[in-house]
Amino acid sequence: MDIKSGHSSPVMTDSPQISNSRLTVRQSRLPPYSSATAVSQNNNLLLTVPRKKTGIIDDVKANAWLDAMIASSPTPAIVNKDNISSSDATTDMTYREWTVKYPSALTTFEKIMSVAKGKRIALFLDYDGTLSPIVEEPDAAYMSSDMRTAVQNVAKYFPTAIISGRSRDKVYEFVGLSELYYAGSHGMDIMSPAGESLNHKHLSRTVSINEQGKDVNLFQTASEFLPMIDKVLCSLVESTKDIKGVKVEDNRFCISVHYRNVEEKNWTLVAQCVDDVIRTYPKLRLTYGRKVLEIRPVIDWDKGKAVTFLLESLGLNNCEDVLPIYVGDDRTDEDAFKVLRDGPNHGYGVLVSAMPKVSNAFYSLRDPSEVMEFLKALVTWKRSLG
Ligand SMILES: O=P(O)(O)OC[C@H]1O[C@H](O[C@H]2O[C@H](CO)[C@@H](O)[C@H](O)[C@H]2O)[C@H](O)[C@@H](O)[C@@H]1O
Repeated sequence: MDIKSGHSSPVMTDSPQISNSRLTVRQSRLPPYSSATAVSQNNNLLLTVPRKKTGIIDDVKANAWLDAMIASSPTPAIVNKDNISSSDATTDMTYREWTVKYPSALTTFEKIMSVAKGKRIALFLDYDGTLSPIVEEPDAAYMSSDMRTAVQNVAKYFPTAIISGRSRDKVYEFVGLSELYYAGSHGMDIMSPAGESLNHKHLSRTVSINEQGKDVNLFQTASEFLPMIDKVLCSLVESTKDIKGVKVEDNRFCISVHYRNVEEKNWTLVAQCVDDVIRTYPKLRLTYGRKVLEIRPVIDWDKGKAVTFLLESLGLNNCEDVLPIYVGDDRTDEDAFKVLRDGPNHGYGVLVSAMPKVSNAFYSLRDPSEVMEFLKALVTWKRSLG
């Protein structure tokens, strides 16, 4: 995250966008990578990214870089509403002021439902920080069984997709509901539920077998990058192996380099290692989220594109009687919020955040427990319609 005017500013903007290893800090609003730099080269998806000759540390002023890394995950005292500290009153007031612009999807539920009346809701859910709380160890980001039940119930009434930066397999393992649509690797790896065929006029599908031995459709927009990603993964594991606390996560078409458990004094070292590895890969770019650097193919594809793709494939795009709702907490979810705010498929982005942030979302929820309340409220509302 990038703090707009220093650490004291209560309202945060999105993280600086890092394009490949030649990093540029952009202070403008998100999301910079789906901009006019897109060119049609490969599958109409390849992006060109402006190049500079130097690396991360050269391009990004050390302070801005560290500020951004620090701000990418706020301290528990700020985010945990149960952990009251001396600045809580101010924090709380700031949060309440912020919700004037991004009202709670719970307190305004009736209003949202008055728009939804007579429409078909399509639901898109991010995973980390939305369905599961943010935890120190990425492999332990389990969702509660209550949350699983809430997702399962909501999916009985509305087409529901999980859209995650994780690998599709990993997020499926966490969620474990075969009736959902899954989009892993920031939407680059989409799977239909068993027995439901997805069709898209531009993207070809492959048929695969899921864990229950049933046919599922896959749409993978970045398959050609797999050998490269595998190579980079090995190099990153090797180059960061001596930095205590680093975790390199294989997200199939993307790679996450976590620095949550790295001493802050070593964060620039992590950045330098990543830069050193990917500087020779012009077809990869770097973004970052909550104490994580994310390496991904330079293609014009993101969570927003995945939402559009799913709506199109489900025959729900450009329909007056469809209301897409996307719930997410991180900067990569902003692409989806923007699509629903500005695109032809008008809908609502709901930002999950316990602190004020600049967002393309319409509504807010404080944390995963409020997300669960929201999902339950959707079910109750739908059942009340008879
Ligand atoms: O799109 P998402 O489903 O939100 O995935 C984004 C990243 O989430 C995970 O990392 C984040 O959550 C971890 C567990 O709570 C936390 O330890 C980490 O610091 C966060 O960045 C996941 O591990 C990443 O690969 C995803 O890219």
